[in-house]
Amino acid sequence: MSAPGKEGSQGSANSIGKALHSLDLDGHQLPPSPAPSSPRNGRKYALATELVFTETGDQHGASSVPIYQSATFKSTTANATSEYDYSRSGNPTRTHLERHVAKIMNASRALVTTSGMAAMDLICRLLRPGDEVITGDDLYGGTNRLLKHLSTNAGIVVHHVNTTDVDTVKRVISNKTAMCLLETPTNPLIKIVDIREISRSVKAAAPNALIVVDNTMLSPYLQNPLDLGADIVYESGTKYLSGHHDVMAGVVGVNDKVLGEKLYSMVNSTGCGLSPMDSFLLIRGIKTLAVRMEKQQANAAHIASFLESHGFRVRYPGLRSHPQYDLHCSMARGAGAVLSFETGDVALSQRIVESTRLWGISVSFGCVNSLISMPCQMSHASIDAKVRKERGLKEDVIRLCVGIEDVEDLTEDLSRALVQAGAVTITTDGFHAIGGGQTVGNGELNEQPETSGSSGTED
Ligand SMILES: Cc1ncc(COP(=O)(O)O)c(C=O)c1O
Ligand SMILES: N[C@@H](CCSC[C@H](N)C(=O)O)C(=O)O
Repeated sequence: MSAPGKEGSQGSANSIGKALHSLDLDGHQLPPSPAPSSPRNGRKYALATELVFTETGDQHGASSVPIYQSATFKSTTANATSEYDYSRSGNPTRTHLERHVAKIMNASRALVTTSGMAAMDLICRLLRPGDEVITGDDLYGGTNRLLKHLSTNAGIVVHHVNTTDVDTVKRVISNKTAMCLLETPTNPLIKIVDIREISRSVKAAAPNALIVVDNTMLSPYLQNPLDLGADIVYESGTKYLSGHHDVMAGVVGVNDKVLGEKLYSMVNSTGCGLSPMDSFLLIRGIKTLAVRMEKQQANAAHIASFLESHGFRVRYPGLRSHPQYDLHCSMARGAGAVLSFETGDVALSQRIVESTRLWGISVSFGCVNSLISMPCQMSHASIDAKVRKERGLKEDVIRLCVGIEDVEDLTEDLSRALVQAGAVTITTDGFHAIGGGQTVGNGELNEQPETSGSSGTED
């Protein structure tokens, strides 16, 4: 996996060919933004630079984007022609964030909303009764809940299928397919979905269908779904983009002008645009995305290897044992910082979770602090237990969301919790997982849920 934005860095200027390639001869088609994407020589900045570089254009030269804490804006004329009139329709702090986010998502337009779910709701408002949605069988619980609501109340048919298998997806495409909603890696089973191949297949059979990707698990620092064939990318800004669990936000990015207008119209109609204060917090969070993600990812890789080497069944796309390691590397620039593992026993998993000290028992991820959770009892509790079982989401799964702490401290805290919970047998050589961790090989990581291949349940 290469470092993000490497193409435009000084290392690539060794040959004339490479240098020419890195010149944005077209004068970059990126949106007008307070944060120019190219230095004066036309070479593109690397993503780590883009994240932190913003020009406020402020009349007083404020280094930080001002918070326009105003609901209304005065006009000098009676025919409302100014850019801003009312903050539901638009606000300068939000606009600055939207232009900045568009740039880092490789989108021509971005919209920012009050939460990740508000972003998904916005996107789903493009659907009409009778439309069909194809989506995964391992999805964030809230995503599942909103889709369930749409299928129960809005006449939308939702097919939950194993999206790691393109042929399975192909089998449910019809002329009613209006949307294909993908997560990769999936939350919490860390399955990888081939965005390129699914986009191609769906577009070939249903040209008007929209490919929508929830990029929350990686952030734009590690993956850009719009470059892989998606029409819409969205994510929970509550996670990596903000990074400190002090703000709720959602972001949506598109490259199609008409689609952008339709989505904006819904932001204005429903009032789900992000507030000025929260926009400011998200701008601030985004500045440190690269350093946070690099550190969190390095820590996660260490923890994943640690658990695997002690006999646990670990799901993390940075491990060579992940069945879709190569596919993940072909789409993303890193494995992120969320992993899950199993113990084979729910009570044992509970004891592990409750024995940690540094790892906070909490939903969510992407925060600078490390978190531990049991998805079936927390983030995915809203999915019916029977449906979870059908989809292969085991009750004992533990999810780790790795933060920026010292990795030795994190490892020591986890080791102590494993020992205290009775999850390992201790020998003179060290310790090894007992129960499910010991008996299940990694070859089974990609095992299919009970409903795999069918059009699945609609819960
Ligand atoms: C993958 C994924 N998508 C979307 C969301 C929704 O984001 P938010 O909580 O900001 O509404 C979450 C978590 O909440 C998530 O884990
Ligand atoms: N009570 C909340 C739980 C939010 S889970 C947040 C996050 N996406 C995660 O995966 O941990 C709800 O019901 O939505």
